[in-house]
Amino acid sequence: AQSSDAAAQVDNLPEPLSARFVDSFAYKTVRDRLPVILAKVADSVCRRKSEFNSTDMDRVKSVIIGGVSRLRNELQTDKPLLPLSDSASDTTAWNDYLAELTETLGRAPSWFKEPWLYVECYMYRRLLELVNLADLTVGIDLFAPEKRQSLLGSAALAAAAAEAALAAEAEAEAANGAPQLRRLLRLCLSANLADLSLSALAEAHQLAADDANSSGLIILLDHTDQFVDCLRQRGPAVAVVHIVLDNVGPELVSDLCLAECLLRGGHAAKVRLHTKAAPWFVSDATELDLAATLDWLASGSAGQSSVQLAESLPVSPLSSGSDPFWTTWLAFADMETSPLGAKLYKKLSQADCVVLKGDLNYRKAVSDLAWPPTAPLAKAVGRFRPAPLLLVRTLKSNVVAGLAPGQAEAADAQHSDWMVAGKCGVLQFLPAENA
Ligand SMILES: O=P(O)(O)OC[C@@]1(O)O[C@H](CO)[C@@H](O)[C@@H]1O
Ligand SMILES: [Mn+2]
Repeated sequence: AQSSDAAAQVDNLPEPLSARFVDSFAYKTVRDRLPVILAKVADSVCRRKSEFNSTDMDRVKSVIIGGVSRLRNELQTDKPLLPLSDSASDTTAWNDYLAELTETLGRAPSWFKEPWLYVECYMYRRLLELVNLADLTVGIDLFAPEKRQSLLGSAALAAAAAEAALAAEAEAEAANGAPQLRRLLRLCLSANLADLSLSALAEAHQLAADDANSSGLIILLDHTDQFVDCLRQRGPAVAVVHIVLDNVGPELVSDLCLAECLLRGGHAAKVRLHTKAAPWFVSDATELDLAATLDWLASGSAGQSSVQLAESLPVSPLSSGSDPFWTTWLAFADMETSPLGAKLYKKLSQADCVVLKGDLNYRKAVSDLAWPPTAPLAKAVGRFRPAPLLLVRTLKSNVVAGLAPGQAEAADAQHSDWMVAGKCGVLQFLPAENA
């Protein structure tokens, strides 16, 4: 698999974002945010004693808590990245890539010098390594308590979003511009602010229980009409939409409401959801989280509309599974040609539109390179064109493409941290390559 870094050198592309740029958000993340996340993980797992028997608890302490603290130390002192020592199905792929990178660089890869995307993914994979090595008698998601809390805080949003979804009945055929779909897309966008890896910094983002307008989010690009048209052109109730999920809590709740709105509104015949194969970037949704969220909605904790919503959204036809590609370090431009991604690329190619949720998916879609903000999105996504794309993302890293001239400057004048603080968002559509 060719790294984005290597691709950049060959094709004369922009540089990958990296902590080696010391005034960048990548640097701040590697220096400050990632160690905080690791400290919180250790602290949180310490408090979960009641979940484990005494043998498991001993292993939690020695393998997981001890390992997290060593990992944090490695990161903070910029020790070389180490090969993985577990024996999971993806261990060899990660280790082969590390070896390849070491050879290309002619030195040990470093937390502070290599592409941020790779380093950050590697850190989350190292946490999974600890869980694998601990080999507990029960499964453990290191971020479960935070995820649960985030779900429990979603009731107000769930009630409003479920109502909007249920009100979408046959709106695709009406000439009213699909108001519920429009509203739900905005909800899904503003709910992306609630990602737990950002709030680990305690730069609390107040999640609006209502919509993007009331959260004060600046929507830089709103291609809702193009998305609606793309589904409409496919013909009423034939379109298949794939949603590549991001975070649990308000975001997953609103994504489920979006799925229901697409189906009930007649915008799509099928919706398929993609989850992560393992806990990732703190708040990313796994298959277990998806089931737990539907259970919680069905329990009535978020009101009657949510119960109705959960009843009409059974998990099995809805879920497209958790392809292991999503939890690799690879950018989406490498999906089709990598042995790790070719199968997933084929699956996505069957969609009439692929909705990519969140900041990490956006970074991977544009290879996490420092594109000028006016670079055409088609150029930035490169070889990732399985189907028309809709990118739904609040900006939480220094990368964006497809803005009109002057837009970046105007946003910068308004908020100097516009690219990283979740103050701006995009609903960005890219038609099929041959359209
Ligand atoms: O993909 P998500 O959940 O919207 O965001 C993930 C995220 O918190 O992780 C990275 C930094 O750690 C950033 O790209 C982004 O802010
Ligand atoms: Mn996420």
